[in-house]
Amino acid sequence: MAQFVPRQTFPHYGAIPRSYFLGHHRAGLTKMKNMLSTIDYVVECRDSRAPVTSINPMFEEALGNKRRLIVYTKRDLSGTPQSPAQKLAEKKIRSFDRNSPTFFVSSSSRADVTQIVKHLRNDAEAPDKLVGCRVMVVGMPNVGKSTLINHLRNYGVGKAKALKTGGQPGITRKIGTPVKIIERESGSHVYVLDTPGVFMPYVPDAENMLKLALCGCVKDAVISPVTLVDYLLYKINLHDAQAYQRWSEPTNEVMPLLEKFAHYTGLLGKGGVPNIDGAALHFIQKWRHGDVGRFMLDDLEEEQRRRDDPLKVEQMSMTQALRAERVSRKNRDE
Ligand SMILES: Nc1nc2c(ncn2[C@@H]2O[C@H](COP(=O)(O)OP(=O)(O)OP(=O)(O)O)[C@@H](O)[C@H]2O)c(=O)[nH]1
Repeated sequence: MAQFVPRQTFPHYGAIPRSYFLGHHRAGLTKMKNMLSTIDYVVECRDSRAPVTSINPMFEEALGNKRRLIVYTKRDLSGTPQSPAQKLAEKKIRSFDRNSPTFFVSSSSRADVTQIVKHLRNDAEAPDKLVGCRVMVVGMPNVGKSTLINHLRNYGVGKAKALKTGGQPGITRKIGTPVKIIERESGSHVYVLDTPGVFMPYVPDAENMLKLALCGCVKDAVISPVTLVDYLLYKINLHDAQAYQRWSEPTNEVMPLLEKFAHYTGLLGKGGVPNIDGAALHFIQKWRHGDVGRFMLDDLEEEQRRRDDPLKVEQMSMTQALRAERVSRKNRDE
């Protein structure tokens, strides 16, 4: 049998929407900026599966130079936990931002979360503040902010879950009330505030939009699930084309894969016709649960090359991004 050759490029970036900047994202960001003077520390969450793409430049601009730490969430889904490859990738990611303490966290790992509690206990000071130290947790939608806060609270002060979490973006719509995660003898306890996930006004690169949608930062209805699985298949094949062998031999064709997957999983409509959209959504869920390979969507070497090229590192400012979003909305409406 001929050897399987995965696609080296993805051909279908054409009509992918590039924005998902909702009213509560804009309002949330404005509120965060206005509250900044009452905040001592910022925890910025990013997704380990898209460690570069899930950086929201809006936070850089909005939150200025507040003392900050970076948490890469969903570590369990970005590679084989504790494998040499994952350790190497994490080292590389750390090297991208040497100014902020950086943590990689799987919510199910007590050791991962406890490291952050320890760090905050020592680092998050609030000298002379009667209200204690206030830490604001920010990040893209669905990146795992509320889950992290629940675990910080559980491991920090032994209390049960305080915040609602869920598999779709937008569960948290407003800045929450402070949740105590660390008690200090001085009385200056550490409190964290949950914030609504904020997407960026405009994503210049369509591939990045696909990555963010796969990670769940965008509601599943925004981009066709078949396009998402097609892109995911392209990525899976580059990583390990055996990852879906339960349902199909290696393939670059999304439709036959989804048809087989629909038959195996019983996602059939009238007359036994495969429910392709349903199968696509289910396939994406399987990947989000780590059942079709665990790997990063971002290419860290490519990011290193980009960072080494001063012409490419320029980021869109908030104003430029908002303008691009308006133009793209106008073009869509016409
Ligand atoms: N596998 C895995 N899943 C996680 C992890 N952290 C969070 N999740 C899941 O990710 C989903 C989103 O988590 P949330 O904590 O609700 O995310 P959020 O950032 O608060 O979302 P918004 O309300 O949109 O701001 C949930 O289904 C969590 O169970 C993790 O470390 N590993």
